[in-house]
Amino acid sequence: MNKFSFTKMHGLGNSYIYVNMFEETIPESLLSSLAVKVSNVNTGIGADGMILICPSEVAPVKMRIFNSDGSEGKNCGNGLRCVAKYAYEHGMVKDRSFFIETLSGLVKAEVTVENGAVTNVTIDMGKPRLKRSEIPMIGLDAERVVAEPFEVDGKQYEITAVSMGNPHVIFYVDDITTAPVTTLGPIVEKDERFPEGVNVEFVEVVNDHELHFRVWERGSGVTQACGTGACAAVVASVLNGKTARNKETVVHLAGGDLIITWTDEGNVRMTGPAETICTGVYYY
Ligand SMILES: N[C@@H](CCC[C@H](N)C(=O)O)C(=O)O
Repeated sequence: MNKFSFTKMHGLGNSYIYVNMFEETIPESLLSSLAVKVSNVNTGIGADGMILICPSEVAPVKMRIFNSDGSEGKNCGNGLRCVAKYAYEHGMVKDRSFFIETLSGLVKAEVTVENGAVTNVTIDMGKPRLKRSEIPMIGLDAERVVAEPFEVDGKQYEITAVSMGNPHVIFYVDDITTAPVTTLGPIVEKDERFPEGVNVEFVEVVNDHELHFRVWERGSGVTQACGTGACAAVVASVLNGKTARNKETVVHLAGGDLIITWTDEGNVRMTGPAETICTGVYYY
């Protein structure tokens, strides 16, 4: 029987099984099916997916993220904060500020340390990608997808689409408690206008620096939080004139709050917690 050691961590309830690939060897061909297996709450460990902490040629560590359906994502905001915590606490980095490689590029992490443990992490997520082709989305000629009419099953909606290295679509709602997360979410996730699928976010604007947020994640369904999604929601809200640019915005997710700023320089900064749940050995 094969096995690997793991650490289960979460950022605002968005939990993943983290595997240190500096120490473990898992064949590439098994990664997708293992992500499905470990994520299963009945027959596995239970999580929103699996994250690999890998060697990198351009940074101290590289993150790879697999959703609970086995698909590989290119970025994960909550995962980045947990990877930063793991890397710092395991002595993989010495400085409190360091780069992490993702499949969508390099990001910079800054950890806050209390009594030797990382409590909070700020990630400079880089610049949002706003061109339709960068989302990617098929549709109108307009270069950006901002407040664009979008029909689903004969019903008219308005969407804004943002890539944070992975695709997001934002729907504004009047009341977050009745947002159609589990009904509209899975339909839009697989809508053919998004050739790579899409993470679907519902946002209620509280004021110019505060949002309520719920998500249907591509490849994982409802999760307690989505870091890249919260960043996309803040960018979308600035583009729609609902929140202010270069101002800290509090995003209230099901699992807690993130503080996000789309700076005048163009980068998106996200601050929030990262926590370790347990460690163990998984047999397969
Ligand atoms: N939970 C994540 C995003 C994970 C990947 C996403 N489901 C995708 O397929 O793009 C986050 O915190 O950003």
